[in-house]
Amino acid sequence: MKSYLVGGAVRDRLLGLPPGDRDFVVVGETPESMLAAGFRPVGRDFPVFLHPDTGEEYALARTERKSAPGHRGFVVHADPSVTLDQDLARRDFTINAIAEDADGDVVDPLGGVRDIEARVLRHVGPAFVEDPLRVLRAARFMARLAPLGFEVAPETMALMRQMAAGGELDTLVAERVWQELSKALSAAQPSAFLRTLREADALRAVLPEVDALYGVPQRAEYHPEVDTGIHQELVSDMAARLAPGDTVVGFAALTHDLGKARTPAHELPRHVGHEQAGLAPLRALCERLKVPLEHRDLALVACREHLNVHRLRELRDTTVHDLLVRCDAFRKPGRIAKLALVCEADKRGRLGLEDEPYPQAAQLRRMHAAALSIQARDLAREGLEGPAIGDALRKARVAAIRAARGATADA
Ligand SMILES: Nc1ccn([C@@H]2O[C@H](COP(=O)(O)OP(=O)(O)OP(=O)(O)O)[C@@H](O)[C@H]2O)c(=O)n1
Ligand SMILES: [Mg+2]
Repeated sequence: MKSYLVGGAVRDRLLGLPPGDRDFVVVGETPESMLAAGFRPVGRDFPVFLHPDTGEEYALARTERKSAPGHRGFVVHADPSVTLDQDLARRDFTINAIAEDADGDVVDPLGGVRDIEARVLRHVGPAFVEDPLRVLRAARFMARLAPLGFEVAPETMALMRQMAAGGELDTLVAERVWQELSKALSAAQPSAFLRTLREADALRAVLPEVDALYGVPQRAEYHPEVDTGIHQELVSDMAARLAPGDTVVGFAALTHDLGKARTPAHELPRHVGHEQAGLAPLRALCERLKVPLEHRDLALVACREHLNVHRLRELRDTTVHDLLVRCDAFRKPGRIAKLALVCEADKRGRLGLEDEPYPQAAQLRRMHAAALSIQARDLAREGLEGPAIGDALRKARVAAIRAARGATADA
């Protein structure tokens, strides 16, 4: 059986990046011969099989022809006569269209190696425009590759602009948009995802709530970058630095200030009440993209509470307790460390303030740990019952928060 390693694995090895999933393409076989060789079928739309031992994906070489609008409107043609070069030519970017055989010899008919060396993300051919998902893929590859010096080829950007202008991004289903967004959030530079989509004039179609923040001014004393869109880029990149690969933190960081797009013009550049104002657009975004619950819940908490965490040192002990309750921090203890990271990313995601200390993060975690160590069952053991337990629990937790604050005052 003639098979080649293709796509991300070859690209990442040539770039010296850590290896991810390995995908293979197989030439000269049929579904029947694959099954006979012990491969298990997985493809719904495409002829894809899993290797009987390694479980890795092996796809029959194929060509595709556009049959209907949208990401899935393709007729797939796979038979033993389809060549490796034909399969590579249907792919999205030249850097993803490099194959490597079992001896490690590279097959690169589209100049992918040259583009890797030149740090260019370039589309393979005119069929690029047939799949609107590729606009989002370009943006999420940039979130990973921009730190290595990559740029989108001008002719590729021109096609992306054309696809966005034609309204084709509106046909993308929620799951695919979320999938690409979450890959961008787990990359080193999520801001490159936003910038690439904006340059293609495509951010409006997929993330209108996020797009709306560009051009909205903030007070320069707190936000030297002024533009709220730039702030959300800086915060997203800071979150990727503080919590690498954590898309729950990354999504909350990206969306914590959505309310600033709703500030009435005459109040600018102040944003009184933007925390509450952000909840509705955030909910709308989460519903539309079917954002997972864990991501949504942390994002809502961060949107609502980020100013309270910044002011932590000025809050009364009872107020800190109530903040923890609102965050559901006693039933979902993992949430507080993530909230602290989002708030730190917000504070340090400002032009020139990247290295400012943020003692609130450690303080919030300490207060939470102290309050969490007091449990209802300990009080029940002391003979308390019914509502008395609730009162005593709150008092004991507030006292624990006070002690945690005292122990670390201005540390
Ligand atoms: N819309 C798409 C999806 C995938 N591909 C091709 O299929 C390969 C594998 O797709 P995928 O695993 O989604 O991307 P990778 O490039 O492998 O990136 P990652 O490292 O994120 O998996 C890509 O490299 C590309 O050659 C494509 O051309 N067009
Ligand atoms: Mg892959």
